[in-house]
Amino acid sequence: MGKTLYEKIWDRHIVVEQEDQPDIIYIDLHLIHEVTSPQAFDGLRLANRQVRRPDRTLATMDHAIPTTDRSLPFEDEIAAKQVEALRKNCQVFGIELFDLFSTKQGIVHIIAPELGLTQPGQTIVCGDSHTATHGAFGTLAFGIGTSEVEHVLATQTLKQYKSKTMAVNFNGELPIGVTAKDLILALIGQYGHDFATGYVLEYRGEAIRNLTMEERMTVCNMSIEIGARAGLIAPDETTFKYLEGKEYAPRGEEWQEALEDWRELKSDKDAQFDRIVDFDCSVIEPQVTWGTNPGLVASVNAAVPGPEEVPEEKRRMVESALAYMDLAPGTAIKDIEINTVFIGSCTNGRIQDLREAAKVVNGYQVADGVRALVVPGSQSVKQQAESEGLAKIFTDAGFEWREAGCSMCLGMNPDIAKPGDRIASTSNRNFEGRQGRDSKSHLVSPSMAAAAAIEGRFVDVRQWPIKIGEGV
Ligand SMILES: CC(C)[C@H](C(=O)O)[C@@H](O)C(=O)O
Ligand code: SF4
Repeated sequence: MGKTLYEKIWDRHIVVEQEDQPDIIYIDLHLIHEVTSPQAFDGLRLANRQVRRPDRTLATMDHAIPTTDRSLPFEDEIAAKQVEALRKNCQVFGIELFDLFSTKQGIVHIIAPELGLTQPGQTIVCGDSHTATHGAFGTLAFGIGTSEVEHVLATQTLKQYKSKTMAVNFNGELPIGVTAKDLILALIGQYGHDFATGYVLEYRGEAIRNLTMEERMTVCNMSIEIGARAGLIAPDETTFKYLEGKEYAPRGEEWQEALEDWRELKSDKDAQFDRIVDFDCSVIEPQVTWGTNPGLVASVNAAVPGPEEVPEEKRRMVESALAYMDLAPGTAIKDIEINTVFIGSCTNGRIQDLREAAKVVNGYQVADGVRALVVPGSQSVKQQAESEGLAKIFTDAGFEWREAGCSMCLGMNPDIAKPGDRIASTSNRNFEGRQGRDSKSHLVSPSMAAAAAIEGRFVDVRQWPIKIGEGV
């Protein structure tokens, strides 16, 4: 019987296979950041162990750091300690760190792909749930807990049970003006935020093949928001073109060998998935979440549902989401006014995201009373956006333009939303208090967030007075 892509990668990495016990798999790349690593290093020290493969471990700072002037001392003591600990640990254990002033610093899931560190067929782990982002390259990538971080640091392996597999076929073409973010939100909306619990997903179909690498990363990034362990997309010419020439990608003869190998990385025709889901992309409209998990989402042209419109078992969840979000059933999404806009995060903080947002913003002004932030996902995205003139488009319109980091994606650094703020956000989580205590998050695509900044409320970006597809 044929194998799925997941099974192929798994089999290549088995170190020890055992009946009724987790397998031990080899980890090709271990990414670390300041929040989930300090205790793991403490554990190593206590056990008097070294890092097994410092050359396959890479560190950056992203979650707790400010995105404004970094030459100042941090106001937040915990953040200052986390950053100091990471610096010290990397020095002591010989791990490369992209520190605050490095040109390679950025959100962990943005920098590894853009440097060419993320490659097809690898296993990648990080003490961070959005590690699934790297699955866009046909890489088995998933988040691990701090004790597992310690295990990987010490052994470069991980104990894991094999997951079930699910193929998600995105059939048909995405309509013009509808983005990868809308595609994944629509899927979560239809099936619910926990429907893929215990599965590794493989996204397939025409709509996926047509996506750029950056868009594929947006899709895979949100796999965890459906409950999946990981999300994969088989590598193809788009993947290879993206990787060719990247700093850490193979070169010359090694590149040719890698290509030959990577072309094998696809599910066999007769591979068996535990579940198959078919999703029609041609009917998706721009999406806006209205609730407190990413599955509580609607088309921008729809209205917020009432508890009686959803199945019995979801009623309580919808009632409590509406109460927290301070929304009445039947409110048109387009009537929801926002006072904050956040464009960034590992979901939508890449250069293509900023280009798309800038296309909408160009020549307009942020609405009165709206605070709008653009936070590039990495220093390299920041530099590229500045050289293309995107930063100027944003600042001319009244956006704040920041240094790279997780920023307002989560309330763990100074870019925290105020109680009562209502945010159009390009990030991936809208849980209660996620972006700041009592703040209300609406997840959208970068172009939808940009249009909301200008209008002060949600609009269908397809009716925006620019022609989608025109250059900036
Ligand atoms: C802080 C970190 C552990 C966390 C995660 O695991 O995802 C964060 O990145 C998030 O997005 O909530
Ligand atoms: S940008 Fe947000 S989702 Fe991504 S790693 Fe940072 S906090 Fe987590």
